[in-house]
Amino acid sequence: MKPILQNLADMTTHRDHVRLEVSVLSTLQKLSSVNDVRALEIFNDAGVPSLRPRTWLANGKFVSTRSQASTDPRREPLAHYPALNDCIANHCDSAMASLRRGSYTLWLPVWMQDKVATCLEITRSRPFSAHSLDVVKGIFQVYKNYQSLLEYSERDALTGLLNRKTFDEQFSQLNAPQLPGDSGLTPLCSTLPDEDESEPLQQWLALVDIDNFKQINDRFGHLFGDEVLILIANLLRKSFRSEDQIFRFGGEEFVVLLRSATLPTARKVLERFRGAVQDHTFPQVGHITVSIGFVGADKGAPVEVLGLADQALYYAKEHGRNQVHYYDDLVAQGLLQAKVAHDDVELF
Ligand SMILES: Nc1nc2c(ncn2[C@@H]2O[C@H](COP(=O)(O)OP(=O)(O)OP(=O)(O)O)[C@@H](O)[C@H]2O)c(=O)[nH]1
Repeated sequence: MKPILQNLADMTTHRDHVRLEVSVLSTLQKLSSVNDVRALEIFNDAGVPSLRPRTWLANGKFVSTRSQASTDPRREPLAHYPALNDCIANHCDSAMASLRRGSYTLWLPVWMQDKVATCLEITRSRPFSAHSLDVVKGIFQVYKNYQSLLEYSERDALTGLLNRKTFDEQFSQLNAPQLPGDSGLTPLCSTLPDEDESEPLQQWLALVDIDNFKQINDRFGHLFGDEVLILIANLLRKSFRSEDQIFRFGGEEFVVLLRSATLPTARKVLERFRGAVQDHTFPQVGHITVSIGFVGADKGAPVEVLGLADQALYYAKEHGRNQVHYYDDLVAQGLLQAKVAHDDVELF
């Protein structure tokens, strides 16, 4: 039992979801009769509930992929696994099935409120006894508790969006080399269905700032100001895809990282969000607007990319607000200088 306790202790040293996942899988894999362990990602593939392996064992080592679920060639409809499919449909804690002779599989979905995005899969050569189930579920509980603590520390308490600390950590990893063992799967299709195939896909960083927010606080009070922030966060969540990431930067500023989008798509979705805010009626407060500046996320170090997006945002603020501006357009039109000393850029 000692190695398992040691593994449990190791599990809680990780501050990163992928490493935590590898750690729980390697703990489970050490249990007797366990042949295979995987972490599955559960997602919607164009309306079809689907799964794909996210972390798995290959030649004695764990492999993890960061590629997008919707382009992963390993993805499968959830319906291929009827026991797991029923379990998720009925919000159950676990499911079991024998998929082959002499092979017994247990699935443990990780529920976060009423949603499941991850599921652990453990396959044994013998049926799961009551004792082995107790041990597996005990380890799983420690993992889940730790996972929710980690999740909590990554979020802003008011809006539930990812916080600034998480942005700093994740954005610096964006162009960093992949984790050891990361297979970096090549996407099956490199464009989304509605995208122009001649345009390259890339990541975009958008800075979103509520216009004249101080006036809202001053006129209606901080509680209404807070309510506006929560409603804007909800509109942000509704407006972008699940693989995009949305952060509250503090105050009335938000960052959206758009994953794998063409420039026309980035313009379209940001403009659509700006319009959604303009059309929304906020209780008591009425109508408000947002200004947005965006830029390619590969334009340099995080502080530089933020600085460029901030210049485009500042331009929108100075020229009437309620606008979306792309940094490169402003430079091409001679409306912004391409090179500004970084010390001169006012960053939040
Ligand atoms: N209610 C509420 N207000 C906040 C919070 N964080 C920051 N603020 C307020 O947000 C306001 C930001 O005001 P400014 O930076 O002057 O910007 P603005 O009024 O939006 O003006 P522009 O950005 O130029 O359109 C300040 O009054 C802050 O007190 C918060 O968590 N809740």
